[in-house]
Amino acid sequence: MSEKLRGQVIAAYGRHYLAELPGGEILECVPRGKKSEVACGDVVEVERTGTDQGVINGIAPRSTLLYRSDAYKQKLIAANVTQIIVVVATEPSFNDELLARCLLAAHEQKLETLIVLNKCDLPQIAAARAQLSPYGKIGYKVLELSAKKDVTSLLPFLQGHTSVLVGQSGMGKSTLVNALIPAAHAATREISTVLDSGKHTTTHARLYHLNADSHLIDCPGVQLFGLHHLDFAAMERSFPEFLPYLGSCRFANCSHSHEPDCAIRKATAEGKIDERRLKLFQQITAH
Ligand SMILES: Nc1nc2c(ncn2[C@@H]2O[C@H](COP(=O)(O)OP(=O)(O)OP(=O)(O)O)[C@@H](O)[C@H]2O)c(=O)[nH]1
Ligand SMILES: [Zn+2]
Repeated sequence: MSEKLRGQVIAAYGRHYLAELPGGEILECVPRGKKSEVACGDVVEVERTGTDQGVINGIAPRSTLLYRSDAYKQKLIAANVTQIIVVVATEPSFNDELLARCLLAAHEQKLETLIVLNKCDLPQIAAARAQLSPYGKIGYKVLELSAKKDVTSLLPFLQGHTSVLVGQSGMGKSTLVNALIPAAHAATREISTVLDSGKHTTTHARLYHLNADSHLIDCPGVQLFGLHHLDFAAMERSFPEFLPYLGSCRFANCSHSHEPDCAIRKATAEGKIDERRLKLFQQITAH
């Protein structure tokens, strides 16, 4: 008779997953059925089918689910996380629309949010700081660091959280993870052995245990962050600086782009809302 177990998904490689059992044993699993809806961080019911293999029969209810979406499909990023850490860098310059989109997705799932500005050892820091200044003003935590030099300032923010690190490619996310988890390299090797190295080249996400209460999910760099699952009202409410003005526009269905007597545009003209943030809102809600 096959053994029924409960585990946590610590790696997602396409249709393959690694599920960690309470004792630390790792099984390579595939979900039963065609559709793969499992995310890194999921708690799953596993049925052992071999020494180090299993089948995922079910997913426990998730406390949170971070995902992106377009009109056709959803792309799961991480399940059961409590915090999102968006990594941006001084160089190459970062895409602030992508940052705003990550924050919107996080807000919808009520996640704690931290923005990390990496590569602060580089001279381009002034421009990046200026680009991020509106975020600090509206209450986002922004932490400046240099992943190559020292990451200890990040540790207190990680304690007690399951954090997911997201960012564009090239922002230094891998460098950050390797510095945070000296064992990350070793773990990657070990897992590659489990997965019969070479077969699974696309890593979708990995979960690392920092300590008993703190965990970190690293996922590949993103360039696009579709928010098809968020409606206009949800987006408005996720721009925290808009909140005092919502409901004050002349038209109840104001798009805050061209309508007369728009309270959001008025507040922007008065310097109470950052112009670039309004522009981002207009861009994101336009399609
Ligand atoms: N100067 C400086 N360079 C850094 C720092 N952190 C990372 N880098 C460099 O930035 C480049 C990108 O770093 P990665 O860690 O590979 O970036 P990534 O975001 O993981 O990128 P992908 O693997 O493409 O998703 C590398 O050349 C790193 O050496 C830093 O704190 N300072
Ligand atoms: Zn308006």
